[in-house]
Amino acid sequence: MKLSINNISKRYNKEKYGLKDYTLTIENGILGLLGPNGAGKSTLMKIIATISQPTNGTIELDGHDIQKDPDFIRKMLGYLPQDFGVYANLNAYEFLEYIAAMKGVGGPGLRKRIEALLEGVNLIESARLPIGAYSGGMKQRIGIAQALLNDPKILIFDEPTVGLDPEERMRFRNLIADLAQNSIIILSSHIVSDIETIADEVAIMQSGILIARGTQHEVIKLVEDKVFETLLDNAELSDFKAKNLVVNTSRQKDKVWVRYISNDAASGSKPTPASLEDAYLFITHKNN
Ligand SMILES: Nc1ncnc2c1ncn2[C@@H]1O[C@H](COP(=O)(O)OP(=O)(O)OP(=O)(O)O)[C@@H](O)[C@H]1O
Repeated sequence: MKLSINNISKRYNKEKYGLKDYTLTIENGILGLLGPNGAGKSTLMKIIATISQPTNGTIELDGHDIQKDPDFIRKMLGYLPQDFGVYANLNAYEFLEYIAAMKGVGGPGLRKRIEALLEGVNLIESARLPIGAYSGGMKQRIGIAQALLNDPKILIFDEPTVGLDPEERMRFRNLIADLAQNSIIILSSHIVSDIETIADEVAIMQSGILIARGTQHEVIKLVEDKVFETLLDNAELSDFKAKNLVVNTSRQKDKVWVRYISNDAASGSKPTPASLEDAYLFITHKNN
């Protein structure tokens, strides 16, 4: 499958753009949308999910214009919105049966499918509790389950890992990894570590604009040979920060260890392998 986003803009009001002339082609696999708060990730996801209209541009799924024919994508869509609301009085079975009815999913296999999904998101033991009694992470997981209910070929998860502990994050990764062979999976986050263990490719956006895109390896390459570590006196730190892009520090008695990105290493520094987080900070800083 191929989803082509062609020169999409979303203008919310006179001076506020959610997206500006955004172009991206997405094929099967897991794409991580990374960007700071307000970058336009939710705006893009809502437009792909056809619950918001762009001001300009088109989106095509395998050549079908999804604004002209929204049902074409809706039929194969699973969507977890950022502000996912649940029905507090329903238990997990009742909630998923309700969503299934809304999506037109039914048949004798439905109960089995719901149980398999509840196993998949590790909620089977709490499935008879009202969702109102769930923790934030459990609500997020029931949200993930409802997005998967109709066996979607396009999956859009807006900040799916919010509230998930490392074990649940791994479970989420495993749950979607198999689907990624035959589906387009798009997930967003502003936290690099949430994406880096999950996504095959990343698209970094800022202020409504796509600023980098590629496999994690390709994006990391943008800062290869630019990441260094050094040990400074505490008193030197603020001056050093003013001149360099410092990505991490840690106090060590009277010294401070500093990880930074620069074209030229300060004396006494040693080069260190770059990470996706380094690349993200470098790219978003450069475009600020
Ligand atoms: N309904 C709206 N009316 C006006 N401006 C909006 C509206 N929705 C979003 N925006 C603005 O559009 C920009 C992009 O917002 P969006 O929610 O898409 O970003 P995001 O990357 O998802 O951010 P976050 O990580 O905080 O969820 C922001 O500046 C936001 O304030």
